[in-house]
Amino acid sequence: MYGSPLSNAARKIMLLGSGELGKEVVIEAQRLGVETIAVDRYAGAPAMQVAHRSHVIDMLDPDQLRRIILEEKPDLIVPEIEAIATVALVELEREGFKVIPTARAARLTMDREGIRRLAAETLRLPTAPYRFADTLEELQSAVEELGTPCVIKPIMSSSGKGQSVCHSQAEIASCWNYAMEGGRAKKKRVIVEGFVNFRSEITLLTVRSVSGTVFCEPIGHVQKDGDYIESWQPHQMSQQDKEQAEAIAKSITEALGGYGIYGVELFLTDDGVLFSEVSPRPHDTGMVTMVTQDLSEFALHVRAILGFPVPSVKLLTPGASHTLKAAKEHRNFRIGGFEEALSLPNTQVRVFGKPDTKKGRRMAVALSHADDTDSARELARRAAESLHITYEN
Ligand SMILES: Nc1ncnc2c1ncn2[C@@H]1O[C@H](COP(=O)(O)OP(=O)(O)OP(=O)(O)O)[C@@H](O)[C@H]1O
Ligand SMILES: NCC(=O)N[C@@H]1O[C@H](COP(=O)([O-])[O-])[C@@H](O)[C@H]1O
Ligand SMILES: [Mg+2]
Repeated sequence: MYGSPLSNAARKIMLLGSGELGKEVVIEAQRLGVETIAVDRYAGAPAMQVAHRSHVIDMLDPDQLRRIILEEKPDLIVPEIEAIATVALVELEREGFKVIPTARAARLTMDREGIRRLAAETLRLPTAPYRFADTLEELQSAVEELGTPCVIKPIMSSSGKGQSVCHSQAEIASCWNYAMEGGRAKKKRVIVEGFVNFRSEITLLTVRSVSGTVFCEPIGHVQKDGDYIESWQPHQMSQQDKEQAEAIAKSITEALGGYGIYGVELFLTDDGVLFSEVSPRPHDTGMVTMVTQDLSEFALHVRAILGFPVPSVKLLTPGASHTLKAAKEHRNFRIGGFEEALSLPNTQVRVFGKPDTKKGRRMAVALSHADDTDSARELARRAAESLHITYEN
């Protein structure tokens, strides 16, 4: 039971991170009459454009984070990105605030070390072999132990930022420098992972709610330079792989606890399913659910975090998503090609409305559905390729 947004009895959620995923969370929350507050490091972020109000702060600064939360007193604090001062969230949770799914889950998934150690060492889930390194020298010995090729990532980054594949000893220093530039926090630590020759990779969206745990159909995806380019649902996999994937997802989401949607990232290999990482929030590859499911991943997240039932999720049709990325940094740009993209059947476009471009920054996504995933992928690809960004002076 709650009142209207902006009234004394309103139910208020505060998003920490206001990108394209948060924008859809805000829209779904507003459909249920919830008051929404969007926070991010820059003004005009996508979710800010649809929320009731917004704040610009350095979310990695615990004092700024605490100040804004005490000022707004939200009923739910909803992390939307990893890079947040999660120490502040742990304290605020102790003081009675509700963090989604839990402050501990936000803290563990904020850096790759926390979640990897929980998955591989505590829960004994299968993962790629890994090492951590704080200096170039430590990285050299880690690469020697794991062998090449291996993947080097800052422990705090997302969407592939600072991530590279190291093919030989000669590349170690440049991988180290790349990771130092791409990491979001001041920490210098990196994770080195053995390169997994996977057949395919999937995201298994897993919803934890008052109704228990529900799995969405697996989402297959293709990544380039550590960032997603296209995704489709359902991804065809053997019954055995599916059962193993669900067992891994159940184990890691149970260990993290709380309510909400989780994006469990898994590699499908000839030797079984490997855990890669997990987002305790909607997943970028899951944007496809906006055209495939009765409830999108955003609608599911909002229902679950509000404490409402999620008895089931239905896949209505096969579908696919394909991203539009910017080629360079620019402030003055236009996106065009809608007429061509939208002339394709069963196709929609979401433009995020980000105020500026950066090289590789995701600006929009094309979504298509069809009778089978191959046809849906083809439609979404053609739609995304019809869209284009022009840069003006
Ligand atoms: N050990 C590995 N072996 C082979 N490929 C890998 C490995 N680790 C990561 N990758 C590839 O890089 C992609 C991105 O890696 P990862 O998910 O760890 O990065 P990320 O920055 O957290 O990305 P996101 O925020 O988009 O989830 C993976 O989806 C996979 O395609
Ligand atoms: N893989 C995580 C992911 O896709 N996160 C999404 O990207 C936004 C940041 O985009 P930006 O870097 O373009 O500002 C985040 O706010 C979130 O919506
Ligand atoms: Mg990932």
